Amino acid sequence: MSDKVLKLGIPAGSLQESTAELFKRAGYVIKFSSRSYYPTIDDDEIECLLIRAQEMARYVDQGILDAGITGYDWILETGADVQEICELQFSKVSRRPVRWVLCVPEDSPVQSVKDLEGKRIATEVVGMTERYLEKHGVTAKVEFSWGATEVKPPKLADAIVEVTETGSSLRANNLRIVEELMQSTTRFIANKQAFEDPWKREKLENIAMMLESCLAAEGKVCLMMNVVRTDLEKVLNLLPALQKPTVSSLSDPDWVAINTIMEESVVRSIVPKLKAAGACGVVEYQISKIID
Ligand SMILES: Nc1ncnc2c1ncn2[C@@H]1O[C@H](COP(=O)(O)OP(=O)(O)OP(=O)(O)O)[C@@H](O)[C@H]1O
Ligand SMILES: O=P(O)(O)OC[C@H]1O[C@H](OP(=O)(O)OP(=O)(O)O)[C@H](O)[C@@H]1O
Ligand SMILES: [Mg+2]
Repeated sequence: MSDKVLKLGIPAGSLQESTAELFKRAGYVIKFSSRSYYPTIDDDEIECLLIRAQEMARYVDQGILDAGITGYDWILETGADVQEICELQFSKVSRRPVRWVLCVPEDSPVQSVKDLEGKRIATEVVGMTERYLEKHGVTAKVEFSWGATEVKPPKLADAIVEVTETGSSLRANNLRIVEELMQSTTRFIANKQAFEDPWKREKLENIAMMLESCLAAEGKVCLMMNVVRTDLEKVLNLLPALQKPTVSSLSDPDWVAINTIMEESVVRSIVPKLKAAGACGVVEYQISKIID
């Protein structure tokens, strides 16, 4: 076995499954077994450790892990001094950032943070909440919550600061958003010293490139078509701007092939126009990675 090993933190909890799924598409198979905090990965040079997202940045900062995946929210909240390798735009179920929001019961009279003077606020992010109150000149009691925070108002708290993605937990608990404190996305982070090690840095940058390339390809497809040279300009003008289509010659010198990438959502409106402009043999195919 190689003495070169990268210690990688995989986030337990909300990001666990989506992280493993993204790694799988990037070419790394991570397997979890119940009760074990050491997931396996099909790369002898990587050692995985399952760690709570809240603690990831701290362990990366301390060098117990060389790198890890966690939310920007917890990097800020823990004040950890880590190197961000890249942003990875994925959450538990969607590709949207999560939002940390101040919420009250639907029927609460509270309309803004200013109405919380002297009130009790329950949250997992005490630091972020206290800084927000201070910024708005409000003095309130911020109580740390271990989770299941949505059930606390109105009996155990007047308001909460909680993370939301789809909003279903807030709706299920009859909570109304008053204000948004911040948005957060997932980040790939490294220990600063580990990032200075050439072998680790190259390994980390390669993993980051593969992960990013999978996210970049989402929602996009490749379109291939043939066209007579005289119609080429007309067809190219219909293709989305910012793309640089590949134009290659065919065995028949009067014809060329065009290959281009576009958002899957625009295909249905573009294809009929391409056809009318002379494109034929149009083929759409799925792509799994885009490396710029
Ligand atoms: N739908 C989501 N709900 C909660 N957190 C999410 C979601 N999507 C992404 N995240 C991110 O995941 C991290 C939350 O992970 P955390 O360690 O708090 O675990 P958890 O999923 O809440 O686990 P637990 O079930 O133990 O509370 C945060 O960085 C957060 O921004
Ligand atoms: O807006 P939504 O899509 O509903 O997602 C947000 C919910 O998911 C998380 O709960 P988690 O499962 O971590 O439970 P917890 O409250 O015990 O942390 C988070 O704390 C919210 O409750
Ligand atoms: Mg949670």
